[in-house]
Amino acid sequence: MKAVHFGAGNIGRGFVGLLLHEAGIELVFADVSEGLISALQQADSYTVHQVGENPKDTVVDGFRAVNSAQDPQTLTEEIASADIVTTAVGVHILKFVAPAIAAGLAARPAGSSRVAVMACENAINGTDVLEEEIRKNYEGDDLDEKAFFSNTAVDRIVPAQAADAGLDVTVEEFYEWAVDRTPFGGDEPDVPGITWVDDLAPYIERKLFTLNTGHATTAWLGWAAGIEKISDAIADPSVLETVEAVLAETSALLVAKHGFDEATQRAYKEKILKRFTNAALPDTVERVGRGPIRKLSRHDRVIAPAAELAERGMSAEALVCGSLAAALRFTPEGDPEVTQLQEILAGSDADAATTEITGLASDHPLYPSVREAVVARMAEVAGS
Ligand SMILES: NC(=O)c1ccc[n+]([C@@H]2O[C@H](COP(=O)([O-])OP(=O)(O)OC[C@H]3O[C@@H](n4cnc5c(N)ncnc54)[C@H](O)[C@@H]3O)[C@@H](O)[C@H]2O)c1
Ligand SMILES: O=P(O)(O)OC[C@@H](O)[C@@H](O)[C@H](O)[C@H](O)CO
Repeated sequence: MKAVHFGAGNIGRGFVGLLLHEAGIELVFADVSEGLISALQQADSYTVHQVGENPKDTVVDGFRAVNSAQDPQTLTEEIASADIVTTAVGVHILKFVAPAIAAGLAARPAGSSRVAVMACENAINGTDVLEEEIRKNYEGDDLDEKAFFSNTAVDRIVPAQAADAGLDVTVEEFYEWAVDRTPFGGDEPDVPGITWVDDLAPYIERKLFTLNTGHATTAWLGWAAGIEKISDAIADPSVLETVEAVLAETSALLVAKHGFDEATQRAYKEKILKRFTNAALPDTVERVGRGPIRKLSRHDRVIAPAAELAERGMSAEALVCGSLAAALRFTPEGDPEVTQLQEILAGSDADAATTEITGLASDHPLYPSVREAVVARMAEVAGS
Protein backbone atom coordinates (compact mmCIF):
# COMPACT_ATOMS: atom_id res chain seq x y z
CA MET A 1 0.00 0.00 0.00
CA LYS A 2 1.30 3.48 -0.88
CA ALA A 3 0.46 6.99 0.33
CA VAL A 4 1.37 10.36 -1.17
CA HIS A 5 1.32 13.04 1.51
CA PHE A 6 1.27 16.75 0.58
CA GLY A 7 3.02 19.04 3.09
CA ALA A 8 6.18 17.67 4.69
CA GLY A 9 6.02 20.21 7.52
CA ASN A 10 5.39 19.73 11.22
CA ILE A 11 2.18 17.68 11.00
CA GLY A 12 3.29 15.99 7.78
CA ARG A 13 6.50 14.57 9.24
CA GLY A 14 5.55 14.50 12.93
CA PHE A 15 2.07 13.00 12.72
CA VAL A 16 0.44 11.90 9.44
CA GLY A 17 3.68 10.68 7.84
CA LEU A 18 4.69 8.98 11.08
CA LEU A 19 1.39 7.10 11.44
CA LEU A 20 1.38 6.02 7.79
CA HIS A 21 4.98 4.80 8.17
CA GLU A 22 4.13 2.93 11.37
CA ALA A 23 1.31 1.21 9.47
CA GLY A 24 3.90 -0.16 7.04
CA ILE A 25 2.66 2.03 4.19
CA GLU A 26 5.13 3.17 1.52
CA LEU A 27 5.38 6.93 2.03
CA VAL A 28 6.00 9.69 -0.51
CA PHE A 29 6.18 13.31 0.67
CA ALA A 30 5.28 16.12 -1.73
CA ASP A 31 6.12 19.72 -0.86
CA VAL A 32 7.00 23.00 -2.59
CA SER A 33 9.90 23.80 -0.28
CA GLU A 34 13.05 22.95 -2.24
CA GLY A 35 15.24 22.94 0.88
CA LEU A 36 12.93 20.54 2.69
CA ILE A 37 12.48 18.21 -0.27
CA SER A 38 16.17 17.98 -1.06
CA ALA A 39 16.91 17.32 2.64
CA LEU A 40 14.31 14.51 2.63
CA GLN A 41 15.71 13.13 -0.63
CA GLN A 42 19.23 13.04 0.84
CA ALA A 43 18.22 11.62 4.22
CA ASP A 44 17.74 7.94 5.02
CA SER A 45 15.57 8.76 8.03
CA TYR A 46 14.41 11.37 10.51
CA THR A 47 13.40 11.05 14.15
CA VAL A 48 10.14 12.08 15.81
CA HIS A 49 10.92 13.11 19.40
CA GLN A 50 7.90 12.74 21.67
CA VAL A 51 8.34 15.01 24.71
CA GLY A 52 6.48 15.23 28.02
CA GLU A 53 5.76 12.61 30.66
CA ASN A 54 6.68 9.64 28.44
CA PRO A 55 9.51 10.74 26.15
CA LYS A 56 10.07 8.48 23.16
CA ASP A 57 12.01 8.65 19.87
CA THR A 58 10.66 7.03 16.70
CA VAL A 59 12.68 6.75 13.51
CA VAL A 60 10.86 7.22 10.21
CA ASP A 61 12.67 5.81 7.19
CA GLY A 62 12.13 4.36 3.75
CA PHE A 63 10.29 7.44 2.41
CA ARG A 64 10.67 9.24 -0.90
CA ALA A 65 10.14 12.96 -1.55
CA VAL A 66 8.97 14.90 -4.60
CA ASN A 67 9.12 18.62 -5.27
CA SER A 68 5.52 19.23 -6.30
CA ALA A 69 6.34 22.61 -7.87
CA GLN A 70 9.30 21.41 -9.95
CA ASP A 71 8.61 17.77 -10.74
CA PRO A 72 4.96 17.39 -11.76
CA GLN A 73 5.65 14.32 -13.90
CA THR A 74 7.05 12.27 -11.00
CA LEU A 75 4.25 13.49 -8.75
CA THR A 76 1.61 12.42 -11.29
CA GLU A 77 3.22 8.98 -11.52
CA GLU A 78 3.34 8.61 -7.74
CA ILE A 79 -0.35 9.53 -7.35
CA ALA A 80 -1.30 7.33 -10.30
CA SER A 81 -0.07 4.29 -8.35
CA ALA A 82 -1.04 5.39 -4.80
CA ASP A 83 -3.77 4.04 -2.53
CA ILE A 84 -3.99 7.04 -0.21
CA VAL A 85 -3.49 10.78 -0.74
CA THR A 86 -3.31 12.98 2.35
CA THR A 87 -2.60 16.67 2.90
CA ALA A 88 -1.39 18.83 5.79
CA VAL A 89 -0.64 22.10 4.01
CA GLY A 90 -3.15 24.55 5.50
CA VAL A 91 -6.79 24.75 4.43
CA HIS A 92 -6.16 27.83 2.23
CA ILE A 93 -3.49 25.91 0.32
CA LEU A 94 -5.78 23.05 -0.70
CA LYS A 95 -6.77 24.82 -3.93
CA PHE A 96 -3.12 24.89 -4.94
CA VAL A 97 -2.50 21.16 -4.43
CA ALA A 98 -5.81 20.10 -6.04
CA PRO A 99 -4.63 20.39 -9.71
CA ALA A 100 -1.71 18.01 -9.08
CA ILE A 101 -3.98 15.51 -7.32
CA ALA A 102 -6.52 15.76 -10.18
CA ALA A 103 -3.76 15.10 -12.73
CA GLY A 104 -2.46 12.10 -10.77
CA LEU A 105 -5.94 10.62 -10.40
CA ALA A 106 -6.67 11.13 -14.12
CA ALA A 107 -3.46 9.21 -14.93
CA ARG A 108 -4.59 6.12 -13.02
CA PRO A 109 -5.22 3.17 -15.31
CA ALA A 110 -8.89 2.36 -15.79
CA GLY A 111 -9.96 -0.42 -13.47
CA SER A 112 -7.42 0.33 -10.74
CA SER A 113 -8.63 0.62 -7.16
CA ARG A 114 -9.96 3.95 -5.93
CA VAL A 115 -7.65 6.29 -3.99
CA ALA A 116 -8.73 7.48 -0.53
CA VAL A 117 -8.23 11.26 -0.42
CA MET A 118 -8.08 12.82 3.06
CA ALA A 119 -7.27 16.41 4.01
CA CYS A 120 -5.73 16.60 7.50
CA GLU A 121 -6.20 20.30 8.22
CA ASN A 122 -7.66 22.31 11.08
CA ALA A 123 -11.00 23.04 9.47
CA ILE A 124 -14.51 21.70 9.46
CA ASN A 125 -14.72 19.21 6.58
CA GLY A 126 -11.41 20.17 4.95
CA THR A 127 -11.69 17.18 2.62
CA ASP A 128 -14.92 18.62 1.18
CA VAL A 129 -12.96 21.79 0.31
CA LEU A 130 -10.24 19.70 -1.34
CA GLU A 131 -12.77 17.54 -3.20
CA GLU A 132 -14.50 20.59 -4.65
CA GLU A 133 -11.17 21.91 -5.95
CA ILE A 134 -10.17 18.51 -7.37
CA ARG A 135 -13.55 18.26 -9.17
CA LYS A 136 -12.98 21.74 -10.69
CA ASN A 137 -9.59 20.62 -12.01
CA TYR A 138 -10.31 17.03 -13.03
CA GLU A 139 -10.40 16.41 -16.77
CA GLY A 140 -12.82 13.62 -17.52
CA ASP A 141 -16.07 12.27 -16.14
CA ASP A 142 -14.72 9.26 -14.24
CA LEU A 143 -13.38 10.88 -11.06
CA ASP A 144 -15.66 8.80 -8.86
CA GLU A 145 -14.14 5.65 -10.36
CA LYS A 146 -10.66 6.91 -9.45
CA ALA A 147 -11.09 8.31 -5.94
CA PHE A 148 -13.29 8.78 -2.91
CA PHE A 149 -13.08 11.46 -0.27
CA SER A 150 -13.16 11.19 3.50
CA ASN A 151 -13.17 13.95 6.10
CA THR A 152 -10.82 13.75 9.07
CA ALA A 153 -10.03 15.47 12.37
CA VAL A 154 -6.36 15.59 13.33
CA ASP A 155 -5.07 16.40 16.77
CA ARG A 156 -1.45 16.50 17.90
CA ILE A 157 0.39 19.64 19.00
CA VAL A 158 3.48 19.94 16.84
CA PRO A 159 5.32 23.23 17.44
CA ALA A 160 7.54 25.09 15.01
CA GLN A 161 10.87 23.28 15.06
CA ALA A 162 14.23 24.65 16.16
CA ALA A 163 16.37 25.99 13.33
CA ASP A 164 19.02 23.32 13.97
CA ALA A 165 16.56 20.39 14.20
CA GLY A 166 17.05 19.34 10.60
CA LEU A 167 14.28 16.95 9.61
CA ASP A 168 13.64 15.78 13.18
CA VAL A 169 10.34 16.80 14.71
CA THR A 170 9.46 17.37 18.37
CA VAL A 171 5.86 16.47 19.20
CA GLU A 172 3.63 15.92 22.20
CA GLU A 173 2.64 12.40 23.23
CA PHE A 174 -1.11 12.75 22.59
CA TYR A 175 -2.54 12.22 19.13
CA GLU A 176 -5.91 11.52 17.57
CA TRP A 177 -6.59 11.02 13.87
CA ALA A 178 -10.34 10.49 13.49
CA VAL A 179 -11.50 9.54 10.00
CA ASP A 180 -15.00 9.19 8.59
CA ARG A 181 -15.36 5.48 7.95
CA THR A 182 -18.42 5.64 5.70
CA PRO A 183 -16.74 6.45 2.32
CA PHE A 184 -14.49 3.39 2.74
CA GLY A 185 -17.49 1.06 2.44
CA GLY A 186 -16.11 -1.46 4.93
CA ASP A 187 -12.66 -1.59 3.32
CA GLU A 188 -10.65 0.68 5.62
CA PRO A 189 -6.86 0.35 5.37
CA ASP A 190 -5.09 -1.06 8.41
CA VAL A 191 -3.63 2.10 9.95
CA PRO A 192 -3.48 1.46 13.70
CA GLY A 193 -3.16 5.20 14.47
CA ILE A 194 -6.53 6.02 12.88
CA THR A 195 -9.76 6.08 14.88
CA TRP A 196 -12.55 5.18 12.45
CA VAL A 197 -15.85 6.91 13.18
CA ASP A 198 -19.31 6.74 11.62
CA ASP A 199 -20.24 10.34 12.35
CA LEU A 200 -17.27 12.69 12.20
CA ALA A 201 -19.07 16.03 12.71
CA PRO A 202 -19.09 15.87 16.53
CA TYR A 203 -15.38 14.91 16.58
CA ILE A 204 -14.34 17.77 14.30
CA GLU A 205 -16.35 20.37 16.17
CA ARG A 206 -15.34 19.09 19.60
CA LYS A 207 -11.68 19.28 18.63
CA LEU A 208 -11.83 22.64 16.80
CA PHE A 209 -14.09 24.37 19.35
CA THR A 210 -12.25 23.05 22.42
CA LEU A 211 -8.58 22.59 21.58
CA ASN A 212 -8.21 25.17 18.82
CA THR A 213 -10.53 27.79 20.34
CA GLY A 214 -8.76 27.47 23.70
CA HIS A 215 -5.34 27.35 22.07
CA ALA A 216 -5.89 30.47 19.95
CA THR A 217 -7.32 32.39 22.91
CA THR A 218 -4.31 31.38 25.04
CA ALA A 219 -2.00 32.57 22.26
CA TRP A 220 -3.68 35.92 21.61
CA LEU A 221 -3.97 36.76 25.31
CA GLY A 222 -0.47 35.46 25.99
CA TRP A 223 0.92 37.64 23.24
CA ALA A 224 -0.84 40.71 24.71
CA ALA A 225 0.77 39.89 28.08
CA GLY A 226 4.23 39.74 26.48
CA ILE A 227 4.51 35.98 26.94
CA GLU A 228 6.34 33.86 24.36
CA LYS A 229 5.50 30.24 25.15
CA ILE A 230 2.05 28.64 25.27
CA SER A 231 2.93 26.77 28.48
CA ASP A 232 3.80 30.10 30.15
CA ALA A 233 0.67 31.79 28.78
CA ILE A 234 -1.68 29.17 30.20
CA ALA A 235 0.14 29.43 33.55
CA ASP A 236 -0.90 33.10 33.75
CA PRO A 237 -3.99 33.22 36.01
CA SER A 238 -5.78 35.92 34.03
CA VAL A 239 -5.17 34.13 30.72
CA LEU A 240 -6.41 30.86 32.21
CA GLU A 241 -9.50 32.55 33.64
CA THR A 242 -10.54 33.87 30.23
CA VAL A 243 -9.70 30.60 28.46
CA GLU A 244 -11.84 28.74 31.03
CA ALA A 245 -14.72 31.16 30.41
CA VAL A 246 -14.40 30.71 26.64
CA LEU A 247 -14.31 26.93 26.93
CA ALA A 248 -17.31 26.95 29.26
CA GLU A 249 -19.23 28.57 26.38
CA THR A 250 -18.00 26.19 23.68
CA SER A 251 -18.54 23.21 25.98
CA ALA A 252 -22.13 24.32 26.56
CA LEU A 253 -22.62 24.45 22.80
CA LEU A 254 -21.04 21.03 22.21
CA VAL A 255 -23.19 19.46 24.93
CA ALA A 256 -26.36 21.10 23.60
CA LYS A 257 -25.65 20.42 19.93
CA HIS A 258 -24.01 17.00 19.89
CA GLY A 259 -25.31 15.57 23.14
CA PHE A 260 -21.87 15.05 24.69
CA ASP A 261 -22.12 14.05 28.30
CA GLU A 262 -21.20 17.09 30.45
CA ALA A 263 -18.68 15.19 32.58
CA THR A 264 -17.05 13.69 29.47
CA GLN A 265 -16.72 17.12 27.87
CA ARG A 266 -15.31 18.53 31.12
CA ALA A 267 -12.67 15.77 31.21
CA TYR A 268 -11.88 16.36 27.51
CA LYS A 269 -11.38 20.09 28.19
CA GLU A 270 -9.24 19.46 31.28
CA LYS A 271 -6.99 17.09 29.36
CA ILE A 272 -6.51 19.73 26.66
CA LEU A 273 -5.63 22.45 29.17
CA LYS A 274 -3.08 20.06 30.67
CA ARG A 275 -1.61 19.53 27.19
CA PHE A 276 -1.15 23.31 26.88
CA THR A 277 0.93 23.29 30.10
CA ASN A 278 3.52 20.88 28.61
CA ALA A 279 6.68 22.96 29.18
CA ALA A 280 8.80 20.40 27.33
CA LEU A 281 6.98 21.40 24.14
CA PRO A 282 8.57 24.57 22.76
CA ASP A 283 5.32 25.94 21.34
CA THR A 284 4.89 29.68 20.88
CA VAL A 285 2.01 32.14 21.00
CA GLU A 286 3.07 33.38 17.55
CA ARG A 287 2.62 29.95 15.92
CA VAL A 288 -0.64 29.19 17.67
CA GLY A 289 -2.11 32.66 17.08
CA ARG A 290 -1.01 32.73 13.41
CA GLY A 291 -3.45 33.52 10.62
CA PRO A 292 -6.03 35.59 12.54
CA ILE A 293 -8.09 36.26 9.39
CA ARG A 294 -8.56 32.50 8.89
CA LYS A 295 -9.17 31.92 12.58
CA LEU A 296 -11.83 34.67 12.76
CA SER A 297 -13.59 33.53 9.60
CA ARG A 298 -17.24 32.53 9.73
CA HIS A 299 -16.79 28.76 10.05
CA ASP A 300 -13.64 28.61 12.16
CA ARG A 301 -12.91 28.34 15.91
CA VAL A 302 -14.26 31.65 17.24
CA ILE A 303 -17.13 32.97 15.15
CA ALA A 304 -18.66 29.57 14.32
CA PRO A 305 -19.29 28.54 17.93
CA ALA A 306 -20.17 32.10 18.98
CA ALA A 307 -22.71 32.41 16.17
CA GLU A 308 -24.31 29.08 17.03
CA LEU A 309 -24.50 30.03 20.70
CA ALA A 310 -26.17 33.34 19.81
CA GLU A 311 -28.62 31.55 17.52
CA ARG A 312 -29.57 29.32 20.45
CA GLY A 313 -29.97 32.31 22.79
CA MET A 314 -26.90 31.20 24.79
CA SER A 315 -24.03 33.43 25.94
CA ALA A 316 -21.01 34.00 23.70
CA GLU A 317 -19.68 36.89 25.75
CA ALA A 318 -16.28 35.36 26.53
CA LEU A 319 -15.75 34.33 22.90
CA VAL A 320 -16.45 37.90 21.77
CA CYS A 321 -14.90 39.93 24.61
CA GLY A 322 -12.07 37.44 25.25
CA SER A 323 -11.12 35.56 22.08
CA LEU A 324 -12.22 37.94 19.32
CA ALA A 325 -11.11 41.10 21.14
CA ALA A 326 -7.65 39.61 21.76
CA ALA A 327 -7.33 38.41 18.16
CA LEU A 328 -8.02 41.93 16.91
CA ARG A 329 -5.08 43.14 19.05
CA PHE A 330 -2.65 40.37 18.02
CA THR A 331 0.03 42.18 16.02
CA PRO A 332 3.31 40.24 15.84
CA GLU A 333 5.49 41.01 12.85
CA GLY A 334 5.88 38.72 9.87
CA ASP A 335 2.33 37.34 9.59
CA PRO A 336 0.61 38.61 6.41
CA GLU A 337 -2.84 37.98 7.92
CA VAL A 338 -1.99 40.21 10.90
CA THR A 339 -1.11 43.03 8.50
CA GLN A 340 -4.28 42.45 6.46
CA LEU A 341 -6.46 42.43 9.57
CA GLN A 342 -4.99 45.68 10.91
CA GLU A 343 -5.44 47.27 7.45
CA ILE A 344 -9.12 46.31 7.45
CA LEU A 345 -9.48 47.81 10.93
CA ALA A 346 -7.72 51.00 9.84
CA GLY A 347 -9.42 51.44 6.51
CA SER A 348 -13.06 50.39 6.58
CA ASP A 349 -16.20 51.60 8.30
CA ALA A 350 -17.35 49.50 11.25
CA ASP A 351 -20.03 47.54 9.40
CA ALA A 352 -17.78 46.76 6.45
CA ALA A 353 -14.98 45.65 8.79
CA THR A 354 -17.29 43.50 10.92
CA THR A 355 -18.69 41.69 7.91
CA GLU A 356 -15.35 41.34 6.14
CA ILE A 357 -13.61 39.90 9.20
CA THR A 358 -16.33 37.62 10.54
CA GLY A 359 -18.61 36.94 7.57
CA LEU A 360 -21.63 37.69 9.77
CA ALA A 361 -24.72 39.26 8.24
CA SER A 362 -25.88 42.44 9.95
CA ASP A 363 -29.13 40.78 11.06
CA HIS A 364 -27.35 37.90 12.82
CA PRO A 365 -27.95 37.87 16.60
CA LEU A 366 -24.19 37.85 17.25
CA TYR A 367 -23.57 40.85 15.01
CA PRO A 368 -24.13 43.73 17.49
CA SER A 369 -21.64 42.45 20.09
CA VAL A 370 -19.04 41.60 17.45
CA ARG A 371 -19.45 45.03 15.88
CA GLU A 372 -18.93 46.60 19.30
CA ALA A 373 -15.61 44.72 19.71
CA VAL A 374 -14.54 45.76 16.21
CA VAL A 375 -15.46 49.41 16.88
CA ALA A 376 -13.42 49.41 20.10
CA ARG A 377 -10.37 48.09 18.29
CA MET A 378 -10.88 50.48 15.34
CA ALA A 379 -10.78 53.40 17.78
CA GLU A 380 -7.44 52.17 19.14
CA VAL A 381 -6.02 51.71 15.64
CA ALA A 382 -7.21 55.18 14.59
CA GLY A 383 -5.66 56.72 17.71
CA SER A 384 -2.29 55.00 17.37
N1 LIG B 1 1.16 21.85 13.96
C1 LIG B 1 0.10 21.41 14.60
O1 LIG B 1 0.08 21.32 15.84
C2 LIG B 1 -1.13 20.99 13.84
C3 LIG B 1 -1.99 20.05 14.43
C4 LIG B 1 -3.14 19.64 13.75
C5 LIG B 1 -3.39 20.16 12.49
N2 LIG B 1 -2.54 21.06 11.95
C6 LIG B 1 -2.87 21.54 10.61
O2 LIG B 1 -1.99 20.88 9.69
C7 LIG B 1 -1.75 21.76 8.58
C8 LIG B 1 -0.25 21.93 8.46
O3 LIG B 1 0.25 22.55 9.64
P1 LIG B 1 1.77 22.47 10.03
O4 LIG B 1 1.86 22.94 11.43
O5 LIG B 1 2.32 21.15 9.66
O6 LIG B 1 2.38 23.59 9.06
P2 LIG B 1 3.82 23.65 8.40
O7 LIG B 1 3.98 25.03 7.91
O8 LIG B 1 4.83 23.07 9.32
O9 LIG B 1 3.72 22.65 7.16
C9 LIG B 1 3.02 22.96 5.99
C10 LIG B 1 3.84 22.44 4.82
O10 LIG B 1 3.07 22.60 3.63
C11 LIG B 1 3.97 22.95 2.60
N3 LIG B 1 3.25 23.56 1.50
C12 LIG B 1 2.80 24.83 1.37
N4 LIG B 1 2.21 24.99 0.17
C13 LIG B 1 2.29 23.79 -0.46
C14 LIG B 1 1.86 23.34 -1.74
N5 LIG B 1 1.23 24.15 -2.61
N6 LIG B 1 2.11 22.05 -2.07
C15 LIG B 1 2.75 21.22 -1.22
N7 LIG B 1 3.17 21.60 0.02
C16 LIG B 1 2.94 22.88 0.37
C17 LIG B 1 4.95 23.90 3.27
O11 LIG B 1 6.15 24.04 2.52
C18 LIG B 1 5.15 23.20 4.61
O12 LIG B 1 6.25 22.31 4.55
C19 LIG B 1 -2.53 23.04 8.88
O13 LIG B 1 -3.80 22.95 8.29
C20 LIG B 1 -2.67 23.01 10.38
O14 LIG B 1 -3.78 23.75 10.83
C21 LIG B 1 -1.42 21.48 12.58
O1 LIG C 1 -2.75 25.12 12.90
P1 LIG C 1 -3.66 26.29 13.18
O2 LIG C 1 -3.03 27.60 12.81
O3 LIG C 1 -5.03 26.10 12.63
O4 LIG C 1 -3.85 26.33 14.77
C1 LIG C 1 -2.73 26.46 15.63
C2 LIG C 1 -2.77 25.40 16.71
O5 LIG C 1 -3.90 25.59 17.52
C3 LIG C 1 -2.84 24.00 16.09
O6 LIG C 1 -1.83 23.78 15.13
C4 LIG C 1 -2.76 22.92 17.17
O7 LIG C 1 -1.45 22.78 17.63
C5 LIG C 1 -3.29 21.61 16.62
O8 LIG C 1 -4.55 21.78 16.07
C6 LIG C 1 -3.30 20.52 17.67
O9 LIG C 1 -3.99 19.42 17.18
